[in-house]
Formats: sequence, structure tokens, C-alpha cells
Amino acid sequence: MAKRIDVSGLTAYYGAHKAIEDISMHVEPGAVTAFIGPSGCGKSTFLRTLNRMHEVTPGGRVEGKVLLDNEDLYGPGVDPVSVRRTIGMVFQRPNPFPTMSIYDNVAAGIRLNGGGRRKSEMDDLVERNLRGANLWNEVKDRLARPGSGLSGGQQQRLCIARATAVAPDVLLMDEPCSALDPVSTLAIEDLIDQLKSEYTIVIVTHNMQQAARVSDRTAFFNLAAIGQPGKLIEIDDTERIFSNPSVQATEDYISGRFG
Ligand SMILES: Nc1ncnc2c1ncn2[C@@H]1O[C@H](COP(=O)(O)OP(=O)(O)OP(=O)(O)O)[C@@H](O)[C@H]1O
Repeated sequence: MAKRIDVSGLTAYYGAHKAIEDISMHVEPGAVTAFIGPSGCGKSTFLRTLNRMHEVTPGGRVEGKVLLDNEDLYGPGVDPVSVRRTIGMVFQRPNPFPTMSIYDNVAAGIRLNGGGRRKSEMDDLVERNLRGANLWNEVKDRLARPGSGLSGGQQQRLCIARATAVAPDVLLMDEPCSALDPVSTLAIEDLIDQLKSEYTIVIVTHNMQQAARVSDRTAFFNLAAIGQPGKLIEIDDTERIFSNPSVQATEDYISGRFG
């Protein structure tokens, strides 16, 4: 079920380096929010604070609050592993488990989360998630073959099926199309559009057209100078950000004047 994210006063560090500073925003449920901004402004870092992946990096540290439908994800006693199951992630490079079959790639997360399912039940889950990722028809006759044998675009859809199989509330996508050709990119964009009725989706992208095509809301991040922390400049409806943003820097970035 799609859930809302409320972030307040979030600052993230790599050791002594402050990468992003004092970010507050709401991420709407059942919608796609795009993060845009020049390289190094902290989009990926911020994304990774939303499911407690940032702290996996040595020296990674976070201040501030992230609430998922009012549950404090950084609260005492919260298990980061269960946060990462509830808020799934899809990465820039498709990363299926290379030696595992297509079937097992989708089943892996379910098994890790205390499988104990009958074979027929698991078959149904695998099929449902591969269908949900628009991949079923392409792989149904080779489910036992390794996931690494698929094309890049198919592998990325497999990773999306793997992410949805554990029934997360939120899907975070860090430049999910940057390693893909234009046809595979459109396939993933179509898929994102279908998935948003069930999940809250956040996507980092360098591609302005992609942000305009797939997202309902867009957040623009920027940094004052190299070495300074990245900040959220504004977040608004995508249509507004691309037609009439409130801040001049947003307009300059979108129109290609910098970045
Ligand atoms: N593993 C790391 N260790 C130390 N510093 C890091 C690490 N990853 C990122 N940074 C620094 O944090 C800041 C934000 O980086 P981040 O990758 O989040 O930006 P980004 O906006 O996603 O960039 P890009 O668009 O180029 O992917 C940068 O100054 C970067 O050098």
C-alpha cells in the first residue's frame, strides 16, 4: 500500500563532509516524485536516507526525521533491514543476482522474509510480479535460466519485479534508465506509470524530459558552490516546475543554463 513520507530537517554526512543540509519535504503517496539537480547536489544521498541505506556507507550519518505514515524510520528500536524491505530500491545498473535463475531472483526476497510458502503459492507470486513488471511474456519459457542472460532493460524490469515481490510501500529508483537504450527506457517509464497506483515512487533522474514525462511532483536540488552541502530549492507539481517555477535557479537549470 502506498504511503506518505514526511522529511524534516534532514542533514546527511560522509564522515566530516556534510553532503546535504536541512531538507524538509513531503512525498505524496501513490504518485511519482522526481529528484533533479546538478551533479553532486546530493540527490542520491538524500534518496538513500529515505530507506536507511545511507548509513551502510562507512562514515554515513543522518540528522533529522523521516516519517513513513507517521512512523519514525530513525526512531529507537527500528530495524533498518525492515525499513529497507518496506521501502525498496532499484539502482542505476541493473543488478540481478547473477548466478540465480530468473525465477529465484524474484523469489529471493520473499524467501529471505520468512518464505515457508507452498510451491504453487510461490509460482503465483513470481508470475504476478513478473507480469507487474511487464516481463512475464518475455521470460515465461526460461524461468530457470540465469537472470544475467537477459538484456539490460529486461534485467532492470527483473530488478523491479524483485523489488515489488516483497510488497513494499515505497519504491526508490536511482537513475533506473541511465544504463538503458531508449526503447528499454520507455518500457521502464511505462512501468513506472503503472506502478504508481500501488506504490509511492521516487526517482532520481538527470533527464529533464524523463522527469516531465513520468513524475507528478518534482524536487529541484542545488548547491551554493562546490564543497558546499546540497539543499532542496523547491518542490512542486511537475507541470509548475517545468512551466513556471518559483525560483530563478530552477528555471536556469531546467532550461539548460547550468548543470
Ligand atoms: N561514498 C561517498 N563517500 C564520500 N562522499 C560521497 C560519497 N558519495 C557521495 N559523496 C559526496 O556527497 C555529495 C553528494 O553526492 P551524491 O552522489 O548524492 O550527488 P548526486 O546529486 O546524486 O550526484 P550525481 O547526479 O552526480 O549522481 C558529493 O559531494 C559527493 O562527492
